Amino acid sequence: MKKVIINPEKNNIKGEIVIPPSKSYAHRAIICASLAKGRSIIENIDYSVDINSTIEIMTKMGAKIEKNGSVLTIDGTDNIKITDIDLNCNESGSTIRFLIPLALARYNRAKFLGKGKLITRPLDVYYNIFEKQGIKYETDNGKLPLFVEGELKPDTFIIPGNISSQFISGLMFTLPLLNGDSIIKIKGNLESKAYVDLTLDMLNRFGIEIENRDYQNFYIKGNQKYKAQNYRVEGDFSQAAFWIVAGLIGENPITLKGMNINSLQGDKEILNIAKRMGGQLDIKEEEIIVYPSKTKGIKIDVSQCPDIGPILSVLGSVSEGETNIVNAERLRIKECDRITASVSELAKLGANIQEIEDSIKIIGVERLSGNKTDSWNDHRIAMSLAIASIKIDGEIEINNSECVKKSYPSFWKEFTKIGGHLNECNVG
Ligand SMILES: O=C(O)C1=C[C@@H](OP(=O)(O)O)[C@@H](O)[C@H](O)C1
Ligand SMILES: C=C(OP(=O)(O)O)C(=O)O
Repeated sequence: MKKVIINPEKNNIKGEIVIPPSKSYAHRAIICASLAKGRSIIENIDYSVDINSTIEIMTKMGAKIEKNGSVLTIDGTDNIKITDIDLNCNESGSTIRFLIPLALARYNRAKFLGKGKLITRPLDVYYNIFEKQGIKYETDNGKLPLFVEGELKPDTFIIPGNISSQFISGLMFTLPLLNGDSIIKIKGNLESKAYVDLTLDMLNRFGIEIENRDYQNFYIKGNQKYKAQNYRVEGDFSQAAFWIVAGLIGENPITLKGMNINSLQGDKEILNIAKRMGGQLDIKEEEIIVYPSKTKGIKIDVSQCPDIGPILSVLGSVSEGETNIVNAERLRIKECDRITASVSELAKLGANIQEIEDSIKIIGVERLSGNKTDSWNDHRIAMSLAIASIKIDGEIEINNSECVKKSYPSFWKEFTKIGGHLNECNVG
């Protein structure tokens, strides 16, 4: 088991940080480029385990992908053919949910493998489609691996809006390739809506048209073709959120580089939340400067920005008064149950925090205290605890801390570079 021990007394966190590329945009760009006949150059790729999983599977589906530093040269295919049926998604929900429909864009057999929590993360939305369309599938009692055989047909797909937007994105990549028109109808309210925007944005860049009627009905013509495109991935607001909170609760300003302030990413909401809590930020075209601030508790709805839930729990824990993080239900079906994990680990550090149904209620305290904690094998919990160290008296141990490689492999290196003090680190 790999762990880090942070000695906050020796932390001196300040200065500049270049934010890594958006994982969500990178998945989408790699998929679209892989489906476009011809060559696309995708710049600014960070090889996290999630992104490597998508690259490997797109290669097995027939794309030629060459890595050159952070640049990918992708020679795509308009004729998906699975060359090796074992498709390992590791722990990436995006990868599995984006690529299951794609594997069935023409008659195919595939076996989707996964690890950790991904084995049990919900896929029923797809199983319902398979049953309706007579696509053969087999699971291990509802768990991965998932074996599928068949071909997806154009249809009207009725998809719940509150489980995962990744099913909607997955269908959006595939339906334009089918031999006929389709409709996606959303049942109930669409959560994580901005992720659908990211999908529509990337599809549009690669020449695919989808008509969006109020996020309730999406009309998708069949027989469309992806067109090769060059693209540079912008900075990741979900990762930026960690450094924004570090700047707010720390003693020195932090400057974030590499962000697009006009981004469609839903986690850009961190900027509004920080300001609503009294945070001082200087938001410029090419950088965001975050100043140490006396923040105050507020009510935060995370239904549209679930990935920043854990780091907002840290911010709430050391903000004055009461913070309520509400509509957090989908946080339970990520890499771990992020409601229970955030509450349990922050409580170990002396936070006044509790789980109330699908919300987190926090009464802020001035400072936290050191203890042994665990990441629950969840990158966002590990990184949140690292940032919490800024307000901790005594040492904090974070077990299972290598899990950051799922989305941010250089996190511990960056943490040290910006002034975090690791007493012990066997993460590499
Ligand atoms: O489409 C995407 O890139 C993502 C969608 C979100 O999932 P849900 O739609 O399941 O909330 C988010 O939590 C995940 O990290 C990335
Ligand atoms: C939940 C996440 O990703 P995914 O759903 O792709 O596994 C995440 O990165 O926090």
